[in-house]
Amino acid sequence: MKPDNVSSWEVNAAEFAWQADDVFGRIAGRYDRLCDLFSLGIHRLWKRRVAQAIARETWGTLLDGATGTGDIILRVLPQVVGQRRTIIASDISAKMLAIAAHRLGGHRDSVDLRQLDAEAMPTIASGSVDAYSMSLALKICNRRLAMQEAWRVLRPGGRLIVLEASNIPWAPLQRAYLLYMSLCMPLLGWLATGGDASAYKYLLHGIRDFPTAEALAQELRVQGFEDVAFERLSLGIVAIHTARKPSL
Ligand SMILES: C[S@@+](CC[C@H](N)C(=O)[O-])C[C@H]1O[C@@H](n2cnc3c(N)ncnc32)[C@H](O)[C@@H]1O
Repeated sequence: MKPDNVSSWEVNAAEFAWQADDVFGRIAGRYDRLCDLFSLGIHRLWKRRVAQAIARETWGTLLDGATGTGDIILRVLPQVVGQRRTIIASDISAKMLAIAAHRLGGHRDSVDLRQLDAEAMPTIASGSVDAYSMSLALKICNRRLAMQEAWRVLRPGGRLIVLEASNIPWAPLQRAYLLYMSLCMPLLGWLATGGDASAYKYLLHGIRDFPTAEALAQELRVQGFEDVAFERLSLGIVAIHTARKPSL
């Protein structure tokens, strides 16, 4: 239920913020398998596309917010072998970060892993980041606060890259997709999380309510970002939004 005193883009946080770490901590060990299950493995292609978008930028410092088990940074690292770059990967969940650290293996020292809430990252200096990526997490953060924080840490001219659930522009297909999600995914999620109802609800939360690709682009423009664009992937099930903080 949406509380009366919050705007639509604060609803997610109002409902779920209190349990964020708990939920992802509980399913951290199964998160990668869940991603494969929920997306039939296609999330790997989406994330490769995010890494390609990052590669198109000229950056010295990259921050991957809500990095989870590190899927984005693991795809970025091969691009920067032997180069002097700073990669910061943050997440609110210590358990997700621990898995990211494990997956990094021999590259562990190449990434600065930090436990941070994407809605307020006091240890990241304002204007210190050239590129900020966030993959499949904006719908479970307070969108307004997370994007404000992305704006703060980005340098003027810095690039925002966001992968998130979106909408299939052809309404009948979108309705069929949502029906599939509401019927099959809770069962799959319940089985995959060992019957942890809050975890699968959390994972599915926001897919239905997240703004359309056009609406999210408009929100970013209203916030002050320029050069806002989006690319729909998998018919529009997800989209990658890119935007630039204006140069001074
Ligand atoms: C669906 S996972 C996405 C992980 C990864 N980016 C990916 O694409 O696979 C969402 C992640 O967001 C993190 N998270 C949730 N709320 C957060 C917040 N307020 N600040 C930072 N991370 C948060 C969770 O701990 C989890 O690791």
